[in-house]
Amino acid sequence: MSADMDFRLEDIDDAEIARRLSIVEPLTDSVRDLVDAVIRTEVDDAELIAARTAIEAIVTRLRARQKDKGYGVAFTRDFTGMPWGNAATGARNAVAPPLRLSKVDGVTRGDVVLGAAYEGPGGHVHGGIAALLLDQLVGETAAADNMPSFTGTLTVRYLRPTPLGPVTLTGRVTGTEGRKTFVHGELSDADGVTVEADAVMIRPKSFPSRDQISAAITGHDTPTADKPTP
Ligand SMILES: CCCCCCCCCCCCCCCC(=O)SCCNC(=O)CCNC(=O)[C@H](O)C(C)(C)COP(=O)(O)OP(=O)(O)OC[C@H]1O[C@@H](n2cnc3c(N)ncnc32)[C@H](O)[C@@H]1OP(=O)(O)O
Repeated sequence: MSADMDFRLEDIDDAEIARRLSIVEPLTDSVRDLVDAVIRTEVDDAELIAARTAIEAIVTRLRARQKDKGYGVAFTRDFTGMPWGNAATGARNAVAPPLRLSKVDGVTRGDVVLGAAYEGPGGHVHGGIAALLLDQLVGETAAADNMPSFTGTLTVRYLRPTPLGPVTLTGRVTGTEGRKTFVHGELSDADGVTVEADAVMIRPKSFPSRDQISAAITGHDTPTADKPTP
């Protein structure tokens, strides 16, 4: 990796994380609802123009204070990550469906409903969205001890069109070789697998260690992705 990773400390506890999520998740849900409503509404032009004016006023209010770039990944002192801008899972990102994954007995699994915002072929899931969700799946499947691997190669096979609606993702590690982890992932509807993926996930040789990230976010060092991992 050549670019610096955007790590920062949020010196808060689990109760404060829960409090913040209780504010931002409903906001993000409302924005998702807005996106869906804009796609599917059949109101007349005057209503569409009035809606735009109202939305622009909200955007102006939110832009009163903004971060310079993306949300980045914040950590607590005990290394709880808050990747709230993540495109697939982010609690603050209305683009994210959002996908919520958990690992049980070596299998990563998540259920998500893909609505009108994720359409490609009429009534069906966009291939890029399937790849996005599978990329996140293989990333979380390969991640160990909260330290990520990066996707080196993601090979996606579209077996049949995925209808919009509920889908399930499952992933498992199929092997490891040095810094490489091989992962197989599947996206399924009620009738079975629609898209499958195989990934080569790589723990970069230059990624900072967990100790280096901890030191960086607590102000004892400068975070950089260019430091060799011990
Ligand atoms: C701290 C924060 C915690 C956060 C919370 C944790 C929760 C965790 C959830 C995260 C979930 C994220 C899920 C999204 C996952 C993405 O989307 S990641 C973003 C997309 N991917 C990228 O941007 C990667 C860009 N590429 C790179 O950074 C670098 O090229 C790579 C892939 C890290 C490799 O760099 P490198 O370490 O310098 O690799 P290098 O030493 O040349 O090669 C090592 C080995 O890998 C092989 N290799 C190299 N490149 C490739 C490749 N592209 N394909 C296949 N094999 C390759 C080499 O042949 C070599 O193999 P061996 O000779 O050892 O057999």
